[in-house]
Amino acid sequence: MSNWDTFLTPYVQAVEELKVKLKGLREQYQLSSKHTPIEFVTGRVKPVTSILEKAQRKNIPLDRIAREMQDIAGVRLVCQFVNDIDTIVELIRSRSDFKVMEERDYIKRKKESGYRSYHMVIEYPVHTIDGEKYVLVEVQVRTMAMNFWATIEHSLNYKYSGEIPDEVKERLQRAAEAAFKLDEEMSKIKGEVREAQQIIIKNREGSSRSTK
Ligand SMILES: Nc1nc2c(ncn2[C@@H]2O[C@H](COP(=O)(O)OP(=O)(O)OP(=O)(O)O)[C@@H](O)[C@H]2O)c(=O)[nH]1
Ligand SMILES: Nc1ncnc2c1ncn2[C@@H]1O[C@H](COP(=O)(O)OP(=O)(O)OP(=O)(O)O)[C@@H](O)[C@H]1O
Repeated sequence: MSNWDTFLTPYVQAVEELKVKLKGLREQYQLSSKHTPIEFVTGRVKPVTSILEKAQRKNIPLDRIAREMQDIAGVRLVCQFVNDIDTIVELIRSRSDFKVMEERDYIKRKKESGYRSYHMVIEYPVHTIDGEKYVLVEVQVRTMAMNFWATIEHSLNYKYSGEIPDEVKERLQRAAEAAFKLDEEMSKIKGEVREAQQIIIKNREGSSRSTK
């Protein structure tokens, strides 16, 4: 096992445990036939190349990355409507199995790129064979529209090694505005959308009963 594997093991465990817990919340909502504020959950441990690149870019000595690089472990919660984000943030704040250390609201104050999401940094206890170990995990909460934009922008950043041409940057900023408007419009008809989803769920339950 390399030193990196050993270092990253608790981060892998934290991401796996959190994914199970957060997906569990989604299932509870679905069973209660309430609107679920969580559409899907993803998680990842930052690739070593990306850790090294970020440590260099932010001037973080490698022996300090555990405290100073907050996104080595990351989970992402994606929802349908902007106000689902508030519900998720409250759910996270109310948990007793980890501690919220920081919150960054890039929805109220979007980033210069056009990026919008709600970020929370939590301290998560992992039980290892050497005892309890606390790791930082970055929790990103965003709508599907915000996620679509961020995914595309992330690919373009990769393609252009962080130097996106001005013309493409401007288009991305306009696309971010369009995504913001889409979220606003969807919020206005969310009552309608939720009713439609309830009808679909009821019909599905009805037809699965009749085929049993
Ligand atoms: N696609 C995209 N993602 C972003 C952008 N800004 C932040 N993020 C995401 O949010 C994470 C952390 O962002 P921040 O809260 O700004 O933290 P940071 O470590 O100070 O900033 P970075 O240097 O962007 O990692 C990043 O690792 C990305 O996953 C952006 O402009 N575009
Ligand atoms: N908190 C998170 N939860 C789930 N996936 C994430 C999270 N943060 C980043 N990712 C995804 O992980 C993959 C690798 O991301 P990576 O950490 O290399 O880039 P990044 O997020 O842009 O980080 P940075 O610019 O801070 O180095 C990307 O697809 C990214 O969208």
